[in-house]
Amino acid sequence: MEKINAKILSEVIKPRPSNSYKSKFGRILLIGGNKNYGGAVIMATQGALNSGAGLISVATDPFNATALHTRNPEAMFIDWNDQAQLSQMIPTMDVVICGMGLGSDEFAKNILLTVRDNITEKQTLVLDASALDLIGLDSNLLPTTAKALIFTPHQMEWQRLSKIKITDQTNANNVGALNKLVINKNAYLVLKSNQTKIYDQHGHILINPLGNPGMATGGMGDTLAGIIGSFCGQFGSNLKSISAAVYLHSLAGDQIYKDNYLVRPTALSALLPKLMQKYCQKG
Ligand SMILES: NC(=O)C1=CN([C@@H]2O[C@H](COP(=O)(O)OP(=O)(O)OC[C@H]3O[C@@H](n4cnc5c(N)ncnc54)[C@H](OP(=O)(O)O)[C@@H]3O)[C@@H](O)[C@H]2O)[C@@H](O)CC1
Ligand SMILES: Nc1ncnc2c1ncn2[C@@H]1O[C@H](COP(=O)(O)OP(=O)(O)O)[C@@H](O)[C@H]1O
Ligand SMILES: [Mg+2]
Repeated sequence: MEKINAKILSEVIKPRPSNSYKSKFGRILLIGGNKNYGGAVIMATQGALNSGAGLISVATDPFNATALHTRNPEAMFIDWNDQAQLSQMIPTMDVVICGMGLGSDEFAKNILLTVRDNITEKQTLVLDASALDLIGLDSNLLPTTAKALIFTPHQMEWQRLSKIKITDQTNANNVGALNKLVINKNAYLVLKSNQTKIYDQHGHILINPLGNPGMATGGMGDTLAGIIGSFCGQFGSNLKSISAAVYLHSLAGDQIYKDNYLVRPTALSALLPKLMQKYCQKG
């Protein structure tokens, strides 16, 4: 097991060539936010946007459209009731991030089915929050065709999905469960806690030494899901990009925590562009 350090940021975050344009940095689709949990998908959008995603679309309940655009006018809105539009869009994306505030009702299940049935081997899929719980209840909802699959549970979500009790979530058990969940695929597990670990299917494990209790605030994981998707869209869907995203998220959290009792997810997102410029590989 390897401890992540700041070097990973300069290895992963690349300076942008002068002839860059937006679609070079990932077409990202976020799916989530029912009437009660709109904030979850908005915070994930902020994480993705502030960590450099080139083009962002958000499929959510129309109830959230005004709030989404008030906070992030850069993002495009899709009414998630329009399943035909959603089905059409998914295969045109680089990354789909699904689950933040999705909820657990029949409608949420149908959204996940639409994702499962339209994702292709060209998209990276990040699954968070409610999406993980729904798959835990019905494994048929798990998409099998994605280019890469990234699971981002907290410990209880991982318990529900893997059926491994929190006290039994050892490295060996977690790698075993990841391989049982997804066979012969490019799958990753980001198991979030005060010491988040990132696993691949081959038993490589990275541990994040940063982070703080000020980050125990609703929306902190939603923000991370956005950053992970954004990094995959820009820097590739692999263990290193995912781990750099986890590290950057905690680095920003630690910077705020130095002189603040708590870390608001929205404040963390606001710090990301400066930190990325500071650590980006120069020359
Ligand atoms: N602003 C918004 O719209 C927001 C909306 N959100 C949306 O809400 C939905 C539900 O997601 P959720 O994470 O809030 O609830 P759930 O999955 O039931 O987990 C809590 C249970 O797990 C337990 N637990 C044990 N270990 C743990 C650990 N390390 N980290 C965390 N929990 C741990 C914990 O233990 P206990 O409190 O009982 O001690 C409790 O029993 C989902 O769609 C999400 O996206 C949120 O993103 C917040 C902002
Ligand atoms: N005590 C802590 N130390 C370090 N990181 C923490 C701590 N508490 C929470 N975090 C981080 O905050 C995030 C919480 O994720 P999650 O529980 O999914 O939040 P939410 O669903 O409310 O957005 C994870 O990235 C986790 O590592
Ligand atoms: Mg969460």
